[in-house]
Amino acid sequence: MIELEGLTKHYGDKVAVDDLTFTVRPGIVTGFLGPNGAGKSTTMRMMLDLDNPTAGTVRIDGKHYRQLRDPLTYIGALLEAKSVHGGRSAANHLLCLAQSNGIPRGRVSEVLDTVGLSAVAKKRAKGFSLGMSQRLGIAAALLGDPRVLLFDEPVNGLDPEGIHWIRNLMKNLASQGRTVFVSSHLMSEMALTAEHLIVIGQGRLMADTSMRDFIQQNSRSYVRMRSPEREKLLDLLHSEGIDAAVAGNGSLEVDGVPADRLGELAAAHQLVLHELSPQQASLEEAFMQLTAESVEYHAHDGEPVPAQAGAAPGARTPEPAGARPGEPQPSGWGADWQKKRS
Ligand SMILES: Nc1ncnc2c1ncn2[C@@H]1O[C@H](COP(=O)(O)OP(=O)(O)OP(=O)(O)O)[C@@H](O)[C@H]1O
Repeated sequence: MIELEGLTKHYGDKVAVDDLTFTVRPGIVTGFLGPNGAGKSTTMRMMLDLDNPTAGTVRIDGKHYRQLRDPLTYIGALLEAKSVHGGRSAANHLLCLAQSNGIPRGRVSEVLDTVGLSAVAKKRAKGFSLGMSQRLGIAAALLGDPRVLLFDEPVNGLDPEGIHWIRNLMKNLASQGRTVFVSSHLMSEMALTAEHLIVIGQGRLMADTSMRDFIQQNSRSYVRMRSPEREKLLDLLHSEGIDAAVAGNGSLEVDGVPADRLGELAAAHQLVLHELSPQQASLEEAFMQLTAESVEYHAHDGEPVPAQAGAAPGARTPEPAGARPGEPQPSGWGADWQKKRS
């Protein structure tokens, strides 16, 4: 497992990671979520001893990273897919990693096969597409057959078949009893892959909970009812002490009453229903609800603002409303975004 205790990282005045304490357990996929700049990559880098914590500790299966002999056999990671030495072939890149970690060379062809890169094993990595580089990074993570795996945005650049493949791979690795910790901004994908979630905002822990509880606790679930006899249905619900809200599209939304009971009630009064459907918010909605206050960078909805007619290329865009005089403002489309001052 991975255990964090009071993990903190400052970059000058910036607190990137703020007193994080949590445990990532084996046997399930744990998702790591947070808005841009929340501190996910910094946390993962500290797990791998690529960055020194300002305070706090990380333990991998009870040990500090520096105490691990042949670390790739304990923890494998995909952080930046393009961080490979471009002049080396895929096989050579993996062979160098294997040799420096006491891993038998036969393992190289095994992992290349697992990630589907056997045919390009001798090709230089600098010619690889982003998707191929992701696969090579995943091969490196698997090389030492580690008990703990970290994946930072693993589906970046993968096509639908590749996304499906990595989802199953992560689930299989977890079902073998390994610890799998994965960050992604693709909420729909995370909802299909992770059973447990760690959510951070501005470096602080916001949730450490099961996927199911996270969605339930941070979103509203209700039953949607549509009927050609809406007024009669509304009267019936009110007579039963059930509150129903009329939505913009004319349907009724009922909180806190199971769909079965609503259906039976309508049937007992011979009211026709065209829809009776429980609505559960998505992970994306729950995530946005929880983290709304901790999002650092907001874009405005709507169309991009075109350059002002007659403005010279590179001319400053007008300062956005609320800007402080004299402060540098973002350029280009930057007039349409601003850093939230919370
Ligand atoms: N080397 C660094 N020097 C200074 N500040 C840094 C450094 N690395 C990260 N930061 C800052 O720390 C904060 C956390 O960054 P980090 O990359 O960990 O966030 P993240 O959650 O991974 O973001 P994203 O989802 O956008 O990848 C950000 O404000 C970032 O600007």
